[in-house]
Amino acid sequence: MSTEGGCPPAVVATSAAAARSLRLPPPGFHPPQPRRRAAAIKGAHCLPFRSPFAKGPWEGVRLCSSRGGSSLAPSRGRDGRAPRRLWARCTAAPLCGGSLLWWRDAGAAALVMGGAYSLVLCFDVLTQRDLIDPCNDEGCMSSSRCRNIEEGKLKVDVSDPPGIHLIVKRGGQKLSRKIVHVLSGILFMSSWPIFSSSIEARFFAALAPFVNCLRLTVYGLSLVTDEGLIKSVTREGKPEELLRGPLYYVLVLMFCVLVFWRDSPVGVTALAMMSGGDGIADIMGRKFGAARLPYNNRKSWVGSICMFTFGFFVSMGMLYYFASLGYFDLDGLESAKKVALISLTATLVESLPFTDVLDDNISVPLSSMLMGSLLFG
Ligand SMILES: Nc1ccn([C@@H]2O[C@H](COP(=O)(O)OP(=O)(O)OP(=O)(O)O)[C@@H](O)[C@H]2O)c(=O)n1
Ligand SMILES: C/C(=C\CO)CCC[C@H](C)CCC[C@H](C)CCCC(C)C
Repeated sequence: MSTEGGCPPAVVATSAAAARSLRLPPPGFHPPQPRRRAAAIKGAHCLPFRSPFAKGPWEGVRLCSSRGGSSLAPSRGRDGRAPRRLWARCTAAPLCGGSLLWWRDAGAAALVMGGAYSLVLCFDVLTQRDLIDPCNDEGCMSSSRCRNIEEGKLKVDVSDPPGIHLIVKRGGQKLSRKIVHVLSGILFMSSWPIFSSSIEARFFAALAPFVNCLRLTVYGLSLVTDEGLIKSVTREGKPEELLRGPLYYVLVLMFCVLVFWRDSPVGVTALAMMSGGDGIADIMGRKFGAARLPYNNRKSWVGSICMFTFGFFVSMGMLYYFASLGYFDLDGLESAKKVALISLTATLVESLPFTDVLDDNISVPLSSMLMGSLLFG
């Protein structure tokens, strides 16, 4: 934990003799401090510090000037003054603010990891309770019908979407997978403000994608099995699928959080394109994408239009969210033009027939990051 620039270390008089030699008041002696003096001490030790990484909404309410200093405003008594014990502890111990931040970041990381686990679990339960239907590229069928066919109680007939028997056989759950794809990125970004403004915060935030990365690797290599995870995030119910799209996805989350964090629009737009844009393009394209693109039979006009539109609006929404919390400045129309260009680039890249060579979860964020770095600098 960093304590640079923190409050000066407390000199503790351990005995009356030591106190005398240091010309300090004896232990236990607390001379009354006039308000102006208290304010001067406060000014000397605890000027609000502006770290190059700290752009949070809590800027300027910090007690101590360390990067790892407390970001909590002191709770005030009825007379409007900060309680002396808390204040004394903070000015006396350079580590106290840092450890407060550490606990806050550790709590936030635990909350996000819990959220990630619950999200996947929730979609597993929804699929099992027939609330999300299994789909393939040609359509969807009700989960209960799917299960009856799977259990041999019913047979696939002509009214079922073509090729649905493959889905039934392999337990494909494309819709739940795509909803998890859309929500993970958006909810993950939305959680960033709960982390502190210390420089270590991004590493705590990266814990959730890191843990999920390990989880996907362990289950993808079939070292352990977790049917819920496999059903919620794979296309055909095969464990090795976890090592492709989902693994790339969490690696991109980790990369963006560590490299760009919430201080830069570049990472935010790249994640919005990957989660919002690409995810919704897929859902809508499968449902309404009869008219295919002339140069790629696997992608449709509807899918690409949705990719552009949702990529744009999700990015703008996330940018406004972070700008309104004070992480960066946003100049309305200029930013909208830049985001439109990024969306267009990501949409074009996503529509190219390269999916088999380079997964969309890599090509879309990568092209958005390149374009974003050029435009946002
Ligand atoms: N611009 C787009 C993107 C996707 N789709 C629809 O979404 C499906 C999945 O697209 P894609 O992500 O490229 O396929 P895969 O990578 O094979 O699927 P997944 O993302 O589920 O791994 C396509 O078959 C298509 O029906 C579309 O119509 N238009
Ligand atoms: C199905 C996916 C990609 C395929 O294109 C996405 C897989 C998602 C992961 C298994 C779960 C990722 C969770 C995030 C790291 C954190 C989400 C936090 C939030 C608060 C819910």
